[in-house]
Amino acid sequence: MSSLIELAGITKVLKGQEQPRTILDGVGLSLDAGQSLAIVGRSGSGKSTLLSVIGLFDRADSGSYRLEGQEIGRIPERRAARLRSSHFGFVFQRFFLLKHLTAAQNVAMALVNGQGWLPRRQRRTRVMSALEEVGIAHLAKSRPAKMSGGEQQRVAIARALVRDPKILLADEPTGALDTETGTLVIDALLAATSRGCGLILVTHDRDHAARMGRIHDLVDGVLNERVAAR
Ligand SMILES: Nc1ncnc2c1ncn2[C@@H]1O[C@H](COP(=O)(O)OP(=O)(O)OP(=O)(O)O)[C@@H](O)[C@H]1O
Repeated sequence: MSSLIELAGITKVLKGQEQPRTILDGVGLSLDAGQSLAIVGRSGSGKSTLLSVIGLFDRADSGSYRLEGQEIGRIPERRAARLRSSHFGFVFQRFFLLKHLTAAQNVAMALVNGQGWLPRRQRRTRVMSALEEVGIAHLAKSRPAKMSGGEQQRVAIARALVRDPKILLADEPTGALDTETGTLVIDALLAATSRGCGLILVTHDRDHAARMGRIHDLVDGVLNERVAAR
């Protein structure tokens, strides 16, 4: 059976500068359902760029990108947009919650945008089960201003999970949080892998990286799996 995600020879060159700069230089990566991996590397090494390529926000200049066995590296933007909403959930350092909406309404927005209007009852069930999955169902009616940073990030994770993505891409999701709160956020992300979701975490936090199944280092555009990560 093919991997969920398989990248080979991915190259990305930044142009528009005096000297073109190779950010990703023949990157290879594979991820199966239910697996987790951390991408680490110094600031500016290209981790977010790689995540953007994987999440189809950006395209590689060369190389192969297969999703469930199908080459998608050069698909048109309309198909990429459909795949983004059907296959991927995104979590960022900033939570991007709408402050005038409750937690439940923020999560429901992902269903409205991605799949049209689901019947109200179905929408409610899915929103509540996503909030439960990240341990904050009791905050369904709260607004972001009344929540801690960790709670807001868990709302953002519930918003990513509510469409039942196959892959979660998390870019420094604990960057704005203290260690203890960050741990709860990583717990919530890892919980999704137990029901088959693949997880890619970009992080500067060694402890959080060590909780992933594998760690990959991005150095000078080259991605290497760290041996004996645990
Ligand atoms: N649109 C862009 N235009 C010009 N340079 C860019 C652009 N996007 C990224 N870069 C440069 O590409 C390099 C890689 O950036 P990227 O954000 O992927 O690194 P990163 O490893 O995620 O960094 P950090 O850990 O600080 O978030 C950086 O030097 C950055 O300045």
